[in-house]
Amino acid sequence: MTDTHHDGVFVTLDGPGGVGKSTVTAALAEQLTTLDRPVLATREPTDTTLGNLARHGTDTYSGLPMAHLIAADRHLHLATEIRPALARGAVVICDRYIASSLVLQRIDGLTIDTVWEINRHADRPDLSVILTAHPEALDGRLAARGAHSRYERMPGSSKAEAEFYVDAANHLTAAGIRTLVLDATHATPTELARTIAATVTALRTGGTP
Ligand SMILES: Nc1ncnc2c1ncn2[C@@H]1O[C@H](COP(=O)(O)OP(=O)(O)OP(=O)(O)O)[C@@H](O)[C@H]1O
Ligand SMILES: Cc1cn([C@H]2C[C@H](O)[C@@H](COP(=O)(O)O)O2)c(=O)[nH]c1=O
Repeated sequence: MTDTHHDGVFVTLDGPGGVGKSTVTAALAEQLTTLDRPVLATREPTDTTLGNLARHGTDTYSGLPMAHLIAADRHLHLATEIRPALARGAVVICDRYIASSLVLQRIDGLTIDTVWEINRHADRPDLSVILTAHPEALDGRLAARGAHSRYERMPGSSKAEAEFYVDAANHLTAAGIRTLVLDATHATPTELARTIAATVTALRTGGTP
């Protein structure tokens, strides 16, 4: 992945389907409004024609075509939203980023190395947060809310995703990306957001998170 220099903080949130990424993203954005800088909460796939093709196309696309579709949307996202916001000094919170690709495209049969290579020109986040939870808790949340995609409808998806996220977190750490793994089985979204906000604040002030 590509190193960038900017005045903002680029935070990404990933984790298995239904773990609470969108809920925690919203809670984190709310908590960070006390900072003296803009906050952009955004998500992948993006809400664009290209992003919607990926988001709503999981029954049509898989494997390499899906991996490249997601990466194309990621580059569009970086160019049009993320980099301009970081250049303005914003905290950018992105609901799903590279870790989701390392897990979901791997479920489609690609290797971590192939997915990493496809994303080599994407920007490195300053902090990659991986939310995790017991598979039974994930199944319960998905059943209550409803599945969003082919990945979430797959039998055993919660356990498979949770296991692959362990590998993804290790891969990101080995690549030198600051990675924070948080257990969302019992913690509330507000508590999780508070932990992430403290890490973001420490990053900004140059402290040790
Ligand atoms: N920490 C939590 N504890 C209990 N329930 C939660 C928690 N976080 C989120 N939920 C609930 O779990 C469900 C899934 O949450 P959410 O949609 O935020 O997950 P997600 O990870 O963004 O899902 P997806 O991967 O499908 O995009 C929602 O009904 C939400 O209210
Ligand atoms: C970022 C990213 C996304 N996807 C796919 C997986 C899902 O079908 C959608 C995301 O929808 P959700 O409501 O957030 O679950 O996009 C993917 O396959 N790989 C990725 O890297």
